[in-house]
Amino acid sequence: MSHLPEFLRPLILSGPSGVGKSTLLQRLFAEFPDKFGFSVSHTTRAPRPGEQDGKQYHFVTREKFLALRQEGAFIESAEFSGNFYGTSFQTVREVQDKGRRCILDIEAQGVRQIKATDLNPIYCFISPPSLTSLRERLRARGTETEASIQKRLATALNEIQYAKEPHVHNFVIVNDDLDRAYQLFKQIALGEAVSGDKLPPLDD
Ligand SMILES: Nc1ncnc2c1ncn2[C@@H]1O[C@H](COP(=O)(O)OP(=O)(O)OP(=O)(O)O)[C@@H](O)[C@H]1O
Repeated sequence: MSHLPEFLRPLILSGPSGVGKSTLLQRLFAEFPDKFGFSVSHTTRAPRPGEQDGKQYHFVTREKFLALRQEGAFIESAEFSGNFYGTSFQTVREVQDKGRRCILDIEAQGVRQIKATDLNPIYCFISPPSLTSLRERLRARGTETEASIQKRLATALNEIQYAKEPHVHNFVIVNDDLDRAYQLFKQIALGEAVSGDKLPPLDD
């Protein structure tokens, strides 16, 4: 997988919950419906109403998941609230076989695991302008309880700590103004030569 044309190298998007990853991705997929593909993860959690196998997730049993993991099928995997989640090499290949660039939304632990593989992606970190703005966005989204917001903020600190280590990410995008952040994200996704933003101090 390491000799792909630059545009087909997978693009790993990471950043704290609520920073705007889904918002940026939705815009990109809407503007370029044929250029990009999102990797469909495997999970052992039960499908929610309306979810289809192979679309939002590949839904598998615990036994099947563990067997796949044993075989080395996953680029990265993790357990959250009692369920396993993983990204398989196969799903990334399926996107690439269609001539599309595969975009993966991965949390910090997964990024560490991917660094140990030969996937050879581009790493892009989406940063909030400040921790205060991240807290406000999570509240304004209205999808989380206060306890869940606190949990996400604690995890956000880990994401940010990791992003501060040298050479973890190829690009940083500060999602301050959404239109500005999207323009930069689009250029990076299209493989254009840009330098990206600087990581803010994020110590507020
Ligand atoms: N630049 C911005 N300025 C203000 N609000 C924004 C900006 N970008 C995104 N938002 C809003 O912030 C909230 C969180 O965004 P989004 O759901 O895309 O985050 P996420 O990183 O995908 O989170 P998760 O990892 O939890 O899915 C949404 O309500 C979104 O509309």
